[in-house]
Amino acid sequence: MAWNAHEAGLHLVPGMTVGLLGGSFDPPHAGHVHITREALRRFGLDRVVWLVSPGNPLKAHGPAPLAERIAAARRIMAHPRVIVSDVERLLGTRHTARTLAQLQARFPGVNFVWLMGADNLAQLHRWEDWREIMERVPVGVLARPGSRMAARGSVAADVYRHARLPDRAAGLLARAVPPAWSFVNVPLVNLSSTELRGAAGSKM
Ligand SMILES: Nc1ncnc2c1ncn2[C@@H]1O[C@H](COP(=O)(O)OP(=O)(O)OP(=O)(O)O)[C@@H](O)[C@H]1O
Ligand SMILES: O=C(O)c1ccc[n+]([C@@H]2O[C@H](COP(=O)([O-])O)[C@@H](O)[C@H]2O)c1
Repeated sequence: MAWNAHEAGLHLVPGMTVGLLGGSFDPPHAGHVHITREALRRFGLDRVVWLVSPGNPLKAHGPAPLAERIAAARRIMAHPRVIVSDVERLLGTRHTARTLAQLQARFPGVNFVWLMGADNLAQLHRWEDWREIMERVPVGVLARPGSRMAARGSVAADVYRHARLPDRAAGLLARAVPPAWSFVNVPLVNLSSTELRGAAGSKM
């Protein structure tokens, strides 16, 4: 499908290190902002792109309309090195492996890193072509309250234990040859979209 990188807000040039934080952002919250700032610093990234998903393929209930989530994301995450993008809508992709394949083909020479909270590492082996994701790009995992043990004991952590960089080498992740991943122990922020949706619902 033809698509326009400019329309997607993706002003990326070869040599850049670019973190991709995929999410439903339903709604976006301070936890997302926090891990984005930590990822920029700890993984030495030039940019982070928030990939606001048209809909998580594993979640039964569709999220709020994409335009609403994008607008809310732009309000909460105003930072010169962060791009909020609906590129998955333009690409027609929901599966991360497919999104990565298309972005890598469109932006040769850009060093992409997939970013996620520890809860997502625990689930990663359920994603479509999850090993392809690990083989395509380095993966940066950020601590999340209550998910440390599940992430440590996950299938992905076990299968790729040989590819884990120590915490102190996290700054090298973006230029590492995949498979490579790093778990960083950032300060914890106990917020989730589920909780915020519940709080909003109970006020009505
Ligand atoms: N408080 C947090 N600490 C660390 N990582 C987080 C936090 N909140 C979200 N993330 C990570 O951000 C990414 C996008 O998260 P998502 O949009 O699903 O928000 P969420 O709060 O996990 O939503 P939900 O409660 O609906 O599952 C995921 O990789 C998730 O692990
Ligand atoms: O590719 C998959 O099979 C897959 C399965 C579950 C989640 N994901 C991606 O993981 C990211 C986090 O999703 P979420 O809903 O937990 O915010 C988002 O980019 C999803 O598209 C991807």
